Amino acid sequence: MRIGVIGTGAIGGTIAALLDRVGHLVEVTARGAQLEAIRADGLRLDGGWGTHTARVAAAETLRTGPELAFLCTKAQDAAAAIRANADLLDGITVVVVQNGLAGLREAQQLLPGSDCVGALALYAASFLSPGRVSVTTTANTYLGAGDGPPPAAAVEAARILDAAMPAFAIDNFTGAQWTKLIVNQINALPAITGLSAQEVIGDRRLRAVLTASLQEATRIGYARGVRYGSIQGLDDRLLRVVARAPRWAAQGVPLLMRRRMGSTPNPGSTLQSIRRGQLTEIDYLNGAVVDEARAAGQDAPINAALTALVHEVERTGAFLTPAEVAERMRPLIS
Ligand SMILES: NC(=O)C1=CN([C@@H]2O[C@H](COP(=O)(O)OP(=O)(O)OC[C@H]3O[C@@H](n4cnc5c(N)ncnc54)[C@H](OP(=O)(O)O)[C@@H]3O)[C@@H](O)[C@H]2O)C=CC1
Ligand SMILES: CC(C)(CO)C(=O)C(=O)O
Repeated sequence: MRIGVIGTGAIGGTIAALLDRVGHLVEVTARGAQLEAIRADGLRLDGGWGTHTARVAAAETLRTGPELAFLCTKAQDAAAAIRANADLLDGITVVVVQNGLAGLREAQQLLPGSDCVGALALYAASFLSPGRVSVTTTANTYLGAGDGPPPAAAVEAARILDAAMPAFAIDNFTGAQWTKLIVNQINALPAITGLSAQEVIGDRRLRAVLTASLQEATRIGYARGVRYGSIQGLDDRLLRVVARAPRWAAQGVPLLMRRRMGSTPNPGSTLQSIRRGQLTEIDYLNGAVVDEARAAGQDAPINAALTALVHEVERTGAFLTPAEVAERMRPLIS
């Protein structure tokens, strides 16, 4: 099958390489040094799903009409990437692989003639250097749309992807997006401190901040009437308990997340942007919680403070120590 992958970073690179490995005709979009490296040496994948070098066609935009496409940019770049490829995306299934709440909705608005479905990647991948991507944790991908059963396009896209990596179509995709937003509470603190997700969770002070922000985000979801989807060992019933639990009990969630991540250091996708000197996706992660809180007539001060700290590091390039983070967050963490 002819498959296009737009945005060949950590996630797009993993998807493109694995779809190539199972025999699809994969075409990717990339830019600058990444484009040069893929053209010269192929797309090189290693880590949890093995090693593979994919010799794929690469250009700044798609050149041939794919039958299926994956959009794998960060949230803030998605609209520009869709517009640049809109002609060739019209009429086909476009799988939007993105964290946050906005990606699928935005793609549906920009591509009214396409079947847009969402995908939640629960595995973790790192962009190592131009042309090189590594899978640090293996896990499922979940596809769907809306709060009912998955549309036929999601079922078919999951079937195709599942031959390359574990993928499933799910009910209540909107609820699962919210559960993933709770999991992505882990992204901010690595971006603020430069530490891996595992190191953040291992630090008692940072784990307290993470637990408090995660509980705040969970409560905002309930204030918005969310029915959380069941992924990563988290579901609506458990999160209802977590939202109101004392912090010492709720910290079981970050500890569970660390166990699932395994021991290969995971910087998270937000710290990876910082390390490359790029703007982060934080307005679509903790920032989305702040927006949802506002829509519910509430505040989310912990998520707002973490969003501001990530923007501070984007501006200054200087990471904070765990002690500095604890001090800055102390007024909000009772
Ligand atoms: N990495 C991970 O472990 C996980 C990531 N995710 C989510 O997956 C999504 C992708 O993340 P990730 O792969 O880490 O991000 P990366 O930053 O590694 O990759 C994004 C890619 O998109 C490219 N891009 C940016 N703007 C455009 C554009 N206008 N047109 C075409 N390509 C563009 C970037 O190129 P350039 O560098 O040239 O700007 C980059 O190669 C995010 O929503 C993230 O939250 C979800 C689960 C795990
Ligand atoms: C869950 C996590 C942290 C896995 O890497 C992720 O989704 C991300 O990096 O954006």
